[in-house]
Amino acid sequence: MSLMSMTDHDAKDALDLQRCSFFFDLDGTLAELQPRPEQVFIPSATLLALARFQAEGIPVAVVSGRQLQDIDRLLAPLQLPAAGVHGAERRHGDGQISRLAIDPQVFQEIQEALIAACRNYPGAYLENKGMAFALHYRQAPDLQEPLRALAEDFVNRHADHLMLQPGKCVYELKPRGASKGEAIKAFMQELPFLGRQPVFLGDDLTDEAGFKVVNQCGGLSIKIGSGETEACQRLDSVADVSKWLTGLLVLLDERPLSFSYKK
Ligand SMILES: O=P(O)(O)OC[C@H]1O[C@H](O[C@H]2O[C@H](CO)[C@@H](O)[C@H](O)[C@H]2O)[C@H](O)[C@@H](O)[C@@H]1O
Repeated sequence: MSLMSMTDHDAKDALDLQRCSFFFDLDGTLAELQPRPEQVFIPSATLLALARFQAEGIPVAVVSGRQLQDIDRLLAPLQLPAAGVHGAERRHGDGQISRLAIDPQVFQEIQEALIAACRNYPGAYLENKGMAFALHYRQAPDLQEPLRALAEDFVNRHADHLMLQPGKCVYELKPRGASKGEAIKAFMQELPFLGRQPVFLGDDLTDEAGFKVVNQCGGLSIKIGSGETEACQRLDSVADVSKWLTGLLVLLDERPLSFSYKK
């Protein structure tokens, strides 16, 4: 782990944009955390930078715990390759979507049981992602321990289908096999990501699997904020991510023009 802090100048000096592909976590990286998931937004400077990357043919993907439809809503009108639900669903570079196979009946039963169990915890917020569930306690910190116990109980009883994914003020029940590391690895085997140096920015425990994969590929892993991490570099905040991206755009603008005017 490196505690080195990186300025936008250092970052752009270190990267050859024409050889990189970029992977971004969403909450806590592209967007500030908010009291509730539906209050989140991505700053316009960040959206503009991502759109510019896409327009320049620099591969960019979002790798999030959110569902693809939610990622698309937050980036609209931009639509990027993306992994949702911690890698359980993925829109590839060619637009095709693949999902981990789940048993809808099992998930329906789990959903009904979770809704019933959450009635005992009025301050908790149950986010239903169809193939995964998030038990949020940001509005009720006292519920951390009871919700951890509840999540562990469900995961233990449905170990063939679910895995526990702790996060920031949340315990998530994600489909077994869902991993941001596996999602990034899969992107790296496909165009337009194939053969490029991966760069991954993330802030939370779910991102650590991605950092490991990116490190193994000789890429650049960047942790946002404090805390133990496998990432090799660090930025302090979501605002710094936005500034870092804007700094990279300067590199694009400095690139020599590849065409000439007719005389
Ligand atoms: O992988 P990410 O893109 O970072 O998504 C992780 C989870 O983010 C959301 O929850 C977190 O952000 C909320 C809004 O800022 C916050 O209120 C909550 O406490 C955080 O845990 C989202 O709701 C989850 O579905 C994502 O898995």
